[in-house]
Amino acid sequence: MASPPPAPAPVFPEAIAQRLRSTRLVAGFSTETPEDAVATAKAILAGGIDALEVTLRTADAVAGIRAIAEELPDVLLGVGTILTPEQVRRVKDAGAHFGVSPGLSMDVIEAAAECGLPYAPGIATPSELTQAVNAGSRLVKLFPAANLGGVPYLKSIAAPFASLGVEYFPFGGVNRDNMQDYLAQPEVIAVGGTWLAPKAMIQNQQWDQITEAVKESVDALGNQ
Ligand SMILES: O=C(O)C(=O)C[C@H](O)[C@H](O)COP(=O)(O)O
Repeated sequence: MASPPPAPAPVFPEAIAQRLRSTRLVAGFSTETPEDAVATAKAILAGGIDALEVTLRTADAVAGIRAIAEELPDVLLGVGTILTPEQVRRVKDAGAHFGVSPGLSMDVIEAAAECGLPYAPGIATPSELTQAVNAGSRLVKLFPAANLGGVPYLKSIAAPFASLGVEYFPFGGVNRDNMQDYLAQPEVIAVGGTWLAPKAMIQNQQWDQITEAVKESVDALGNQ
């Protein structure tokens, strides 16, 4: 019997990696309605960040992703909290440009490769990182970055994998005070988090405050 064809290799296109490298900050948020999703995305854009990570933590998340893709086609639309292969297909169909997960799943990596969604799995340990690189990933989400030990942990885990050219997207506990420490590491492509568009501001529809919070971090980075 013929053996099954090999699974397609994961791809994270250089054009998207390059956009992450130049924006450096990715605003993560969860949203309850498509209207709030679009308003949050607009507020973030107005503050000077054009890369998002919309989590799949809420019931209407996919509708929100679809609404952002339709209304703001130029924004770099990332999706987080991808836990299942089915979610990969749904967010790709909704217009996501890339996906990330809190953890590592070969089924999710394969689904992303099959449907052509640029994808970075989540890793927290050297063993998970080994599995990710052996599945072909060269960009991983380090999660939850701060609780794992922050920059010292990132340096320790990255050292043995340096020759493979692995890049990292730290998320979880990153904030305005520590973002520059992560971004100073050459293997960090960008950082992300919810400090840029805090949940309470979204719930209270404080769009101007979100724009201000984003501006503060963008300015702090510019003044480095
Ligand atoms: O659901 C996922 O896939 C996530 O990992 C979500 C976000 O990346 C973290 O919630 C960000 O963490 P904070 O910036 O500390 O709030």
